[in-house]
Order: sequence, then C-alpha cells, then structure tokens
Amino acid sequence: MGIERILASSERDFVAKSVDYIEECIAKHQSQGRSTNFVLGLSASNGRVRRARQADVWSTLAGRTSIDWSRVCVFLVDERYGWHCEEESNSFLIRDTLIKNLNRRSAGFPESNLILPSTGLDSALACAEDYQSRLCDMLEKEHGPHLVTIGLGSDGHIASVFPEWYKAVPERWSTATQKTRGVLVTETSEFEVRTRICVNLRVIREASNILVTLQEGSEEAWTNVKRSFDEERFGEKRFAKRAKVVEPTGVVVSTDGFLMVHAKGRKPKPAPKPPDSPLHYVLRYSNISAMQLSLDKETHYSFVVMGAAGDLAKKKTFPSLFQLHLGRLLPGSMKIIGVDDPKFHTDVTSVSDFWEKRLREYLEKQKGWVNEDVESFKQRLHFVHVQLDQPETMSALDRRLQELAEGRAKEHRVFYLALPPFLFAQAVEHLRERCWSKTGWNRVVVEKPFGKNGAEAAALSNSLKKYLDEKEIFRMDHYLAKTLVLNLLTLRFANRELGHLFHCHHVANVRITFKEAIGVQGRAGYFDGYGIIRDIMQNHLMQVLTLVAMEAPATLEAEDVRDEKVKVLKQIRPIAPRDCVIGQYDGYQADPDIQKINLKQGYASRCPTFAVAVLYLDNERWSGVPFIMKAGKGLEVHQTIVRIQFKKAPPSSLFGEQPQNELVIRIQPNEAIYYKMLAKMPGLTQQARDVEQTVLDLDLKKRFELRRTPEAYEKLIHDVIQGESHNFVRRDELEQAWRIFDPLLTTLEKEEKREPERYTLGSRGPLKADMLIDRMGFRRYTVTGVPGFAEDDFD
Ligand SMILES: NC(=O)C1=CN([C@@H]2O[C@H](COP(=O)(O)OP(=O)(O)OC[C@H]3O[C@@H](n4cnc5c(N)ncnc54)[C@H](OP(=O)(O)O)[C@@H]3O)[C@@H](O)[C@H]2O)C=CC1
Ligand SMILES: O=C1O[C@H](COP(=O)(O)O)[C@@H](O)[C@H](O)[C@H]1O
Repeated sequence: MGIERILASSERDFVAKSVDYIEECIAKHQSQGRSTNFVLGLSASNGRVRRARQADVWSTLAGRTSIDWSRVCVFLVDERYGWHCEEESNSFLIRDTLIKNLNRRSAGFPESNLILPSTGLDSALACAEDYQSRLCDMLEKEHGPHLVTIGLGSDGHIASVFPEWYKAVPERWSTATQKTRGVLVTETSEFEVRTRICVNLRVIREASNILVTLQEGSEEAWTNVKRSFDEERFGEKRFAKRAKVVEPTGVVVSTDGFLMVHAKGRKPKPAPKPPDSPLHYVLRYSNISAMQLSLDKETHYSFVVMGAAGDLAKKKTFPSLFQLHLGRLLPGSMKIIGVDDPKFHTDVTSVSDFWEKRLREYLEKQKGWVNEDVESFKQRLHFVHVQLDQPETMSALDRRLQELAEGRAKEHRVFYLALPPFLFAQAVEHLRERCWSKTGWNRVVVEKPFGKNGAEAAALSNSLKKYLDEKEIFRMDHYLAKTLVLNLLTLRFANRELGHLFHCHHVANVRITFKEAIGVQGRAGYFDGYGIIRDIMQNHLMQVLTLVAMEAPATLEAEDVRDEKVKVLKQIRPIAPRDCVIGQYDGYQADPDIQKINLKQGYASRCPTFAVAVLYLDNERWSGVPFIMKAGKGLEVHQTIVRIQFKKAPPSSLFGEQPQNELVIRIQPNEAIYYKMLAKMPGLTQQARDVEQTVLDLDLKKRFELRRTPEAYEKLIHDVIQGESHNFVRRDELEQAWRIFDPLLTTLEKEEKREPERYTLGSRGPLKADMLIDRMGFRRYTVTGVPGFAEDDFD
C-alpha cells in the first residue's frame, strides 16, 4: 500500500507519461506469458479541458505497437446515465479515440473485449444490473482488473462515487464498499449529468495497479486524503517526525521528478465512518500511482491584450483564448492580462468588471464547457489600467507582469494590440522602453487595417521598425488561418497532378468571392473611411489569391513561403479602373453614423460596400488568365469561395458543346472542395447527349468527422505563442499588395470620384458587376450544367 507520484511538466509530458505507464503495465503482464487477457478499466473526466486530455491519452495509447491488443479487455469504470447527447458519453469517448485508432491501424482488438454499459436500457437500475452481469463475468474469467485509471475530483470523489452521495444515506457507503464486485447507480449534483453508473470500490481496489490523475482543483482533496491516511497509519507524532526526509505516505523524492514509494506499515484499521474521499478507502488496500500535472517552474508566459475592453478583444481575442484554454493549447503558466485605458472605458475598473461587462456574454456563448473550465480560465485572467499618455502606467504594468511571473527564470511576453492603428506606434514605443521582458522573447501582434494606402502602411511599418525587429512583429490577417486557406498549398503541391491544372494551359478564369449577408451595422464609422476594397480585397482576398497563384516554396518554413508569395505579388499588374465595378447597398445612406459623416463632409458617402475587380499576373503560369475578385456586404448569402473555371473543349471535340469544368474551394461556411466535371449518365447509349456535369465532392466536416473547426483567430494566436510566423503578413507582402490597389483607389476616390452602383440589400449586387464578369469570360452553369447569365435571371 503506498503511492508513487509521477509529475508531468507539460500537457504533452502528461499524455506521454500516462501512456507510458499504461503501456508498461500491459507489457509486463503480457510478457509473463499469462493465459488471461489484460483487463484495463478506464474512467473519463468531467469538463472539456479534462476530457480533451483524456481523449489525447486514449488516442495515443492506441498507437502503442508493443501491446498485443488482441489480448486486452477494456471496460468503463463509470458512465453518465440519461445523457441524451451521445457524443458526450464516456462510451462515445472511448470509441472515438482508443477504439477508432486501434481499428484504423487494424491492431486486432476484438469488439467483444470492449465492455460498456448499455445506457439505452429503460432505467438506471436495469443498466447497472446488465452491466454488472457482463462485467463481472469478464473480470472473473480474466482475473482482472489489472489496471484501473481514475481521476480525483475537487470534492474527493473517484469514478462516480461521490462523498455527497454516500454521506447522505449511511447504507450507501456499505453498498459502495460491498465485499463482492458490483455496479452501482450513484448520483451527483456537481455535474450536468446527475445519474451515474459506476463500478463499486471493490472492483477498483482489486486492480493490480491504480493510476489516479490529479487534475486542476484536486490538489486540496489529494492533500486531505494523504493527511488523513498518514494520520491513520502513522499517528500524528510519526507524521511530524518523518515529514522532513520522507513524505508521510512514505514517498521519497527522486531527482528526476518522480516520487517513489517505500511505504511499509501496519495493517490498516477499518475506517469508523465513511471517509471524505473514497480514495482514502482504496488506498488502504492498493498501491497507487498518482499522475500530476505540475506547472512549469522555469518559464512564465504573459499574454497582454492592449485595448481589452474594446470590441475586437471581446468578440474575437478572448473567445479564441478561451477555446485554446479548453483545448489545453495554452502553456500552463500563462497569464492573460487585459489592459485598457480608464479614460476610454470608464465602466471597466477591475477584473470582475471586465469579466461581467465584457467577457461573460461572449465566453458563455461558446459550446462545450463546464463551470470548472470557466473557473480555471478565470484563474489566468488579470486586468490592468494603462494610459498611453502616461508612460509610468506602462512601468506599473511591467511590475505587475513580473509579480505574476513569481520569480520564474524566463519570462515570455505577447503584446496583442487590439487598438486603433493610430495608437500602434505610441503603444509599441512605451512597451519597448518600459515593459519589455529581459529574460525571454517579446512578440507584438498587430491587426489590420495596416494603413489606408501604401504610403501610410510604409509609415506605420517604419515607426514599428524603430522599436521592433521584423521577427517580433506579427501582422495578422485572419483569412490566412481559415481551414481551407491553410489547405491551399497542400491541395496544390501535395497532389502533384492536381497542381499541374493550376496553369493558363487549363484555366479560363479564377474567381475569388466574398459575400456577407449583413451590412455595416455598428461599424459604419470605421467602414466608411475604408470601404470594401481596403476592408476585404486588399488584404484577405489578396492573400487567398497569392496562395492560389504562387509557385511551390522551397520549404514550408515561414521565410520560404513568404518569399514565394512576394515573388508572385510582384508579378501582378496594378488594377485598371475600367476593370472594376463598385456598388453600395440601398439603405447605407440611412445609417445614422453615415448621415453624420455626410453632414460633416458635405456630400453623400461614395464608400463602396461592394466591388468586383479583375487582376492579371504577368508570368508564364498565369499569363492571360483573369483573376476576378468580388466582395460585398448586404448580399444574398454569406460565403467565401474560390472557383477555378477550366477552359472549354473545342466545339467540334468528341463530346460536342459541354459545360466547363470547375474546381471549387468553399472557404466558408461548411468547408468543402468540389470538382464539377463531366460524366456519362448510366444507360445503354453512349452519345454526346448522355454526358452531364456532375460533382466530385469532398465535404471536410463529413470526411474528417469534424465536430468543431478551430476559429482562424485561435490558430493565429496559437502560432504567435509558438513563434510560427508563416501565416502572418511580412512587410514586403503588404507593400506589394498596396502597389496593386493604390492606383485604383486614387482614381476612384480622387480623380473620378466614382459614384457606386446601387443595389438592393440582400441581392447579388449590381448588374454591371455581372456584365464585367461575363466580359471576362466567366460562364455560369447551373447545377445541371446549363449555361446562364445574370441578365436572364437577375433577382
Ligand atoms: N460539397 C458541397 O457542399 C457541394 C455543394 N454544392 C452546392 O450546390 C449549389 C450549386 O453549386 P455551384 O454550381 O458551384 O454554384 P452556383 O450555381 O450557386 O454558382 C455558380 C457560379 O455562378 C454564379 N452565379 C450564381 N447565380 C448567378 C446569377 N443569377 N447570375 C450570374 N451568375 C450567377 C456565381 O457567381 P457569384 O459568386 O458571383 O454569385 C458562381 O460563381 C451551391 O449551393 C453549392 O453550395 C455543389 C457541389 C458540392
Ligand atoms: O476583416 C474583416 O473580416 C470580416 C469577415 O470575416 P469572416 O471571418 O467572418 O469572413 C468582415 O465582416 C469585416 O468587415 C472585416 O473587417
């Protein structure tokens, strides 16, 4: 009886050490040439963070090839009963991780060796009885369990034996500790699923090995179990005497961070009353290995959000940080510090204001968390006031960050500027002078807009350059982290044959289209100063175009990818004003913010909420192929699509007049790649008329069984912390993008003062835009392959 304690220094280490432990137990059993199967009892955890950790352990375990999986039986230590969402059950988690991965690599695990409760049965009792009979037969036959994994809860519970449940009714404790193996129906008010199916403590304590994971929040429960256990075994005096050199449980610290057990002692006396944790009871009979995630004592991370009380921070930055927290993707020792100026946001004066008035609404909208997840996220959060016109407040921020680092040797800092661009330079100057870590790296994230034209962007870059090295600047364009934008290089260069189709030999035109159904509500003030060309085309769509058109980079390293992007950008001609149509939706002028602007400037806003522009690349690959960019707000749908329309076969070719093939990459919503191509319809004849356009379809959600695709902001924030800069915009990319758009913007705004075409809110945009697209040679084929044109069916 005793405890071996295993300390893991990071999430990755936790998973590796847990899997190593389980693998070792199984390998030892199997190498002894026993005739019985190894019986592994698994329990899941509550809360998204812990379940994600569990899922990682089980998926990784499935990859261990030293295990003979045909000789392993797996059962569930506990399950939620009456949970109507199947995906949240523990059985689903096992199937979705361990079993799925074992099957994927044909590891020979027999389905009959998986024993799970049937929660579809009519009552919890019937479920428990049924499970007990199947489980106990297996345990009897295999002389198991050989290993049981359990977590310790903050209330001291293990598996689904909750102190509140057995303390409420005295007989329940004897049921939980009955002399024969059994399955219980228990209850908890702690978690969203109250009724539980759980093996009794006899099953757990009979296991040859028990692995207890001590998760966030269970430290106190763990200390209490140890204390009362030691008092029972050694008495208080012995406890005090031994405490100096050896932990009271008999645990000796070894230099590699593992704690080894040398517990010896008397026979335990039966507990007079139910203990505060069932773990106490199990400990009296079993050897236990306790796995604990300990915080990194060397390195501290601060993620500082400047402008934390603003719109971007609450809508994008903090929800993404929360998701990363839920996915265990933030370093354990990372603190998140919201920083704002009390002059601008007088309602936020403390961290609790910040939580209540800014974050709560947006974070609680996210799915799949439980209170523990929110509480552990809150532990990371701090709020500090800084006034950029009072630099000493920046020094106070520095002192606060040092305090939070608690004397760790290395301190890394991310400064995320969720600020208007006119404040970037001032903020960076003060940060660099007063708030720069001297013991670790510093990174600054800036958000678009990067100026209103090339000259402004260059001035901004120059002022940042005064204080920062280019590798310390992370210019964010969130389109670069959308799942299918990230996929573009893979699609083109991993599929070599497909890559060859991206060439003027085959392509008639390329369309890159962004449509938003909403207008500029709430952002009119900002938007009117920029317009759709600067807001969407010059950055987001230009980045997409670059990835569609560029040559293969030498490697996937950041600088190689960005070098190649700059190369193709340099080959793009500035847009000719005749190749552009702009529009504004009806009702834009009625926005109260726009009316104020109109009054001030003395004329009705000419800001485009819609634009189509045609770009040409002067290089071997793309010569003569029009790239048609379209972006609009207040349109008929919300979607972003890249459509590569291939050349038409000659009229007298084998199959006559046929629609053009298209490769479509739907970036959002519902990420998909589909290829509209020709096929012969089933039937006896084989004529040109039997050919029809059909679709080869890759729906990413269905194909990869994705339950949730990460938000682009999550990916980019994670990249910043990792120091991965390939999805951020380099200064020269930005300069090139402005070179392409600057002449067009000058002509539209200063020379022609062009009035935008009006279009109905919720329509496809102005007719003139379709006429331009038609002139560029794009032909629309309906789903059945019939050509169509806007004039015929304009809505
Ligand atoms: N995996 C999947 O999920 C798949 C889904 N589909 C769905 O099937 C439907 C048809 O797909 P698809 O054939 O690719 O796309 P559409 O027929 O919807 O659009 C094809 C092209 O025609 C243009 N267009 C549409 N309406 C008009 C119009 N009235 N006048 C002029 N041009 C027009 C569009 O341009 P513009 O962008 O300017 O409107 C677009 O570029 C879509 O809803 C698509 O999502 C199809 C295949 C696979
Ligand atoms: O950067 C911007 O992007 C959003 C659209 O982003 P998405 O990820 O929802 O496609 C747009 O609404 C906004 O005007 C623009 O500034």
